[in-house]
Amino acid sequence: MEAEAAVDYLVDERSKAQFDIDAMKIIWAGGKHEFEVSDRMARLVASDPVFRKDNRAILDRKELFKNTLRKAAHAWKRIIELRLSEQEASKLRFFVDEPAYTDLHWGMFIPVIKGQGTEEQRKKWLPMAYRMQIIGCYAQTELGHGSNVQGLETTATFDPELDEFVIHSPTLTSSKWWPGGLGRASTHAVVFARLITDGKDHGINGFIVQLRSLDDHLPLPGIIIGDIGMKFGNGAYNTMDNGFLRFDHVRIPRDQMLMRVKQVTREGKVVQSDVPWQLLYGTMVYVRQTIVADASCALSRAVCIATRYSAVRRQFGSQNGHETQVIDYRTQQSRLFPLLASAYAFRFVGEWLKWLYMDVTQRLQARDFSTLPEAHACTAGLKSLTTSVTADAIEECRKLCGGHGYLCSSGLPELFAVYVPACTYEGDNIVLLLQVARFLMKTVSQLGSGERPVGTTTYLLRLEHLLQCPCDVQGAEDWLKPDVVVQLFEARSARMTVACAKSLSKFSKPEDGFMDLSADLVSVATAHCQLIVVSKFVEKLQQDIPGEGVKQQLEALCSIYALSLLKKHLGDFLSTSCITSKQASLANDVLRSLYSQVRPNAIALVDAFNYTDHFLGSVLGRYDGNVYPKLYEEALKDPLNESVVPDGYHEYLQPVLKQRLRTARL
Ligand SMILES: CCCCCCCC(=O)SCCNC(=O)CCNC(=O)[C@H](O)C(C)(C)COP(=O)(O)OP(=O)(O)OC[C@H]1O[C@@H](n2cnc3c(N)ncnc32)[C@H](O)[C@@H]1OP(=O)(O)O
Ligand SMILES: Cc1cc2nc3c(=O)[nH]c(=O)nc-3n(C[C@H](O)[C@H](O)[C@H](O)COP(=O)(O)OP(=O)(O)OC[C@H]3O[C@@H](n4cnc5c(N)ncnc54)[C@H](O)[C@@H]3O)c2cc1C
Repeated sequence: MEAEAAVDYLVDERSKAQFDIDAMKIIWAGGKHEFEVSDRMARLVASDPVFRKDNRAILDRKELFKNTLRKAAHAWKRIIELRLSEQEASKLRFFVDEPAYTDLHWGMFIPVIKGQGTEEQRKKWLPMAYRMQIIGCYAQTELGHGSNVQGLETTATFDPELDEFVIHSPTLTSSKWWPGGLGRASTHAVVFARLITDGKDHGINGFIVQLRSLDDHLPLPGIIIGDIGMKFGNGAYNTMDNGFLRFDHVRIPRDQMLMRVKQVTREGKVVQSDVPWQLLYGTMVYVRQTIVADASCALSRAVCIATRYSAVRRQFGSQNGHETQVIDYRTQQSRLFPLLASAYAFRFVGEWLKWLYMDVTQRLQARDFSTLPEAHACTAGLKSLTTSVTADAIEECRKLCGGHGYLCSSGLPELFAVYVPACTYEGDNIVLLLQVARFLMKTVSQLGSGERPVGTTTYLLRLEHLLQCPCDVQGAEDWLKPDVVVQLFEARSARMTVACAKSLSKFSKPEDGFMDLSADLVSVATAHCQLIVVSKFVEKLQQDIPGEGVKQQLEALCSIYALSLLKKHLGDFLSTSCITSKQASLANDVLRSLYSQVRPNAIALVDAFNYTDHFLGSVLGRYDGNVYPKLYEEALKDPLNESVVPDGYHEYLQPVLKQRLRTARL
């Protein structure tokens, strides 16, 4: 984005670009306005010393957390002073780039009240939350149950005499465990608990519970609360106060039960409203959609670092009197460019998913609940697919950077440590893929019954055709035809779905079949989700794409995305007879030529992400490519280098060395 040093070691690379990079930046950002906001907020954060983040790995937990509180408070101050819009504020927090209690406050606490509260409850709680007069978190997971939400044990028992609920943790395993922001910062939580009235269990519901005093932040009576301890990696996610929470008969007024889905009357009668009960899971649909958008950010960040460094780094061989840039090795390209293509693919599928979420929200408001199951399947499946790929990709980028990738100053270890829990939180990725498989099995079983598949499953209407259609590839160039590729992914997914449905039908109890075939069901769900990503990329390219050469670059990336998936999952495509081995070999030839096409554009394609050096936080990914002197500078900043002779020398090194001397003399 901006050159910090006078020399730009990547200037030659940039001059090779065959497309309009400014136009690509706008495509990546999702529009001119989005680009302008994002660019302005990134610069604002980068230029503010309070948002410094290069010392996170060496701070102890208490300092780290206090520093996070300081940054969050400073961010809030800037938001107020500059009168930032919601969009600007959220971008500012994004570029601060530090997991904090505010993520849960804005990302889950507010959305759950919006989605599951009544109009009255929204009017009462949201203004306080928007002004941050209260700080909230989302307390669902317990020590004993996370995935199995229906298995939660915390109870909310209605007391008709006092018109209150009594929130209680009856067992050790019912302790809330994991909620972000709970450990130290939150004053309130939406707590998911079993609704009990008149001795009867009515299942799970959300309740707004105050946890700490608004005067001195002390826990309220009956609340036992704290942080669950250090997590993976130094710095990293340890800026977040994931917490534990137990209730000892804590009383809340009846109107603090979120009552959009179920209501409890003054007499203690439970009334189910006419919205589907699954809306209780609605906040998770919302958050999963945002996680897909975040995946493209984390992936593009890692890819940006690995691509720039691969152009700077030279090993072996000779290129105009220099050693070869490692980016010119085919092996490096075949590992890196599919990840670059995935970053763009996830960006576009994320955009589409945001649209789908908005569409389902509008329909729900109009009391049309028909697309909710599809929205659940798409958000669950794409959350799973994109986070798993991104987590693996960050580690691959570390390896692509060789030894230096393992240094904290590469930015990759911390990015990995912060990112990997995305495969678990907001739904374990395997559990979520099983939800997609369940949806697909249901869709196929209903095909003859007049229920028409909708949205992303519409292709199943052409089942007869897809089960026997040959792949239309005669020559290598056919692999560049989007309709050929999309039909191939549809055929693979349809054939795997039908095969699994047939195997399931052999079980007398469907639950037994689901247990026994669960690994196959996960593969089916993955195939379906990959089809969605490929087809949304293709659809994006059918839109008007302004800017010289931009469309051609995106077409090349789209083909790389699809064909590298084909290569990776060749077993699926061959075993379902979707392609022949000759066609597979042609696809491989095409991939090689696509890598050559992308090579001169690689640096410009990562520049289009428009990341500041502050946001990247990586010596290897610096915009100017001035890697080696900066690696030294970073090394010299390490506390171990503060003195020439290390602390501990006199106590522990010298005696050992002297003893060795005596032994040698003996
Ligand atoms: C700000 C960003 C930071 C993020 C920090 C992370 C925060 C968190 O982690 S918060 C905690 C997140 N927790 C989870 O995601 C838990 C994952 N588990 C679940 O979602 C569920 O319990 C689940 C789906 C696995 C099982 O649900 P359960 O009701 O037991 O069973 P199941 O029978 O499969 O589902 C019942 C019905 O609900 C539907 N359903 C399930 N989930 C949803 C949903 N989210 N939306 C709509 N429908 C849904 C199913 O499709 C099924 O429908 P049908 O009966 O018509 O087929
Ligand atoms: C960093 C982080 C932040 C979090 N923040 C929050 C928060 O703010 N609020 C909150 O409420 N929660 C939060 N969580 C909790 C998180 O949502 C849960 O950890 C997550 O939903 C997974 O549930 P679990 O831990 O019970 O995993 P488990 O379900 O115990 O998973 C363990 C293993 O069992 C497998 N498994 C489980 N069920 C099945 C099945 N049916 N079929 C096949 N395999 C299965 C899984 O694939 C996994 O391999 C957070 C977690 C983390 C790591």
